[in-house]
Amino acid sequence: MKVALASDHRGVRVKGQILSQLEEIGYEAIDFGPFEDESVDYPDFAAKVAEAVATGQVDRGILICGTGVGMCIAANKFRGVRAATCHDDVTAEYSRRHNDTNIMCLSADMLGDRLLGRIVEIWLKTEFEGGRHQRRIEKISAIELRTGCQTTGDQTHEPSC
Ligand SMILES: O=C(CO)[C@H](O)[C@H](O)[C@H](O)COP(=O)(O)O
Repeated sequence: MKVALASDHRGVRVKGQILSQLEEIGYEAIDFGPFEDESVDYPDFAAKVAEAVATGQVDRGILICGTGVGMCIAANKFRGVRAATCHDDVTAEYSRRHNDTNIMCLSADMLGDRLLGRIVEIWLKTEFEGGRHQRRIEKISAIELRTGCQTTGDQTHEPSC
């Protein structure tokens, strides 16, 4: 599995920790930055990972900011992205089983390192259940078509829907 990672300034350390975890498991990880903890704007980095997922460059993405909320809002503007902020085992597991999430957003400020590691592992290993959940995913895709959501967009100023 190929996984893209990015953060804002609050998540740089945690991003490094998750990058090592992914490499230990044997996944291919692509780090979209930032590489220093100087203040940046989370939508710029959410867009890089969301676009990589939306266009099929990677299978999944992980985004880290202070709360995991801003990243999630921005990533979900891209067609085909199903991003969720996960704070615990249950949200990580069910976002995969029921929502087939392809991006997980995490809080660097509120979660401890061990919990973060466990959430990442659960989210990567849990399969989508399909069935009735597939029908609901298709309804989300239909909404994206109606609202004009795109898979690509200007990464600095104009997200695509
Ligand atoms: O996007 C967020 C909130 O949903 C993140 O927590 C950001 O990391 C945060 O807003 C950044 O704030 P800062 O005061 O500029 O560090």
